[in-house]
Amino acid sequence: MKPPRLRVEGLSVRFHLPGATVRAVTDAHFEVRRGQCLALVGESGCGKSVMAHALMGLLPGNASVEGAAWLESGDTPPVNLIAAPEKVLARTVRGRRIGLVPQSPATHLTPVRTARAQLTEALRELGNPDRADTLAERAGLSPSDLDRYPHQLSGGMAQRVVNAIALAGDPWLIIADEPTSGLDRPLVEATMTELRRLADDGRAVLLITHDLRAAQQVADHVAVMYASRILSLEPAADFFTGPRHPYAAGLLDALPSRRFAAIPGQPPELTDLPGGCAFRPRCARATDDCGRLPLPPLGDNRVACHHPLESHVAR
Ligand SMILES: Nc1ncnc2c1ncn2[C@@H]1O[C@H](COP(=O)(O)OP(=O)(O)OP(=O)(O)O)[C@@H](O)[C@H]1O
Ligand code: NI
Repeated sequence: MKPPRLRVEGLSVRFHLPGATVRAVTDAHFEVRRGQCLALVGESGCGKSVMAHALMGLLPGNASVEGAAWLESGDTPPVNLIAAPEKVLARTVRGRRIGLVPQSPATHLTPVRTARAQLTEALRELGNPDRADTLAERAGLSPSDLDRYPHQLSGGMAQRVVNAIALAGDPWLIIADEPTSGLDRPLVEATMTELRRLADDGRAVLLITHDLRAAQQVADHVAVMYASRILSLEPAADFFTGPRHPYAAGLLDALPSRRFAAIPGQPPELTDLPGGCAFRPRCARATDDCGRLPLPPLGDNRVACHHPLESHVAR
C-alpha cells in the first residue's frame, strides 16, 4: 500500500464571464503527502482559494477545469477530484478524506445553534455521532465550550470549533484556507501549532495563507503563487533562508521583520495575462527573454524563472 498523497497535475481553472475569461489557476503541479504541510502563499487574488475550491469540487457553474488532482488515499483506488461525479465527492471525499478548515470561522458557524449541535450534526452525517467530546478535547475545547453559541465564543474558540468539525470524519488531508485571517498573533500561533500537530499525527496539510510568518511556523514546503501560477515550490528551509525566485525574495523582503520594502507595482488582471512571465513588469532581474519565451516549468529547479537567484545566498 502506497502512502496517501494528493498529486496535482496540470490543474487549470478558468471562469467564463460575459465578454471575459478569468484565468484563476494555470497549470499547477504539486503534491502533499501524509506527515507534511505544504503552504501555498501569494498576494490577494492570485488564485489560492480557487485552487482549494477546485480540489473540493466546489467551483461555481461558470468555471471550467483542466488537468488532474489525484487523491491517493491508499485504501481505495485513486480518485481524480477534478473528474469525479459530485455524488462520489459528497459521499467519499469531502469531510471523510479531505477536511476543509474554512476562512473566517465565526461566519461559517450558524449563529442560532450551539457549537455542540453543529459538531454533532457533522459527526452524525459522517456516521459517528458519539465522538463530539473526544474531538473537542483534541481541538483544545472543554465540554462547556461546546455548549456555547458562536457569539459567545472568542475568535480562537470559534477557530477550534471549525477545526474540530473539519476533523469529524477523520480525514487524512486537511485543506486550511486562510485559517487565521482576523486572528491576533497568539491565536495565529496556536492555530499553526494545531496544524503542525495534525501533520505530525500523520495527516497531510495544505495551508493557504498570505501570512508568511504563519507559514514559517508549520510548512515543510512553500509554493508561491502569482497571477494564477505557481512560480516556485521549495523546501521551507530554503525558501525562508535563500528563496530562488525573485518574486519569493520580494515577498520576504516586504516583511516588517525584514526589509519592510514592498514590491513596486501591482499584479496583472487575470482577464488579461501577458505572455511569458506575468511577474516580469515588477521584476528587477527581468530581460527581454522573460516576455519572449514561455515560462520554464518548475521542474527540478523548483522555480519557474529564466533568471533565478542563487540558492542559499545570504540575504
Ligand atoms: N466565480 C467567479 N467568477 C469569476 N471570477 C472569480 C470567481 N471566483 C473567483 N474569481 C476570481 O479568481 C481570482 C482568484 O481568486 P481567489 O479567491 O482564488 O484569490 P486568493 O488568492 O484566494 O485571494 P485572497 O488572498 O484575497 O483570498 C480573483 O481574480 C477572483 O476575482
Ligand atoms: Ni482566498
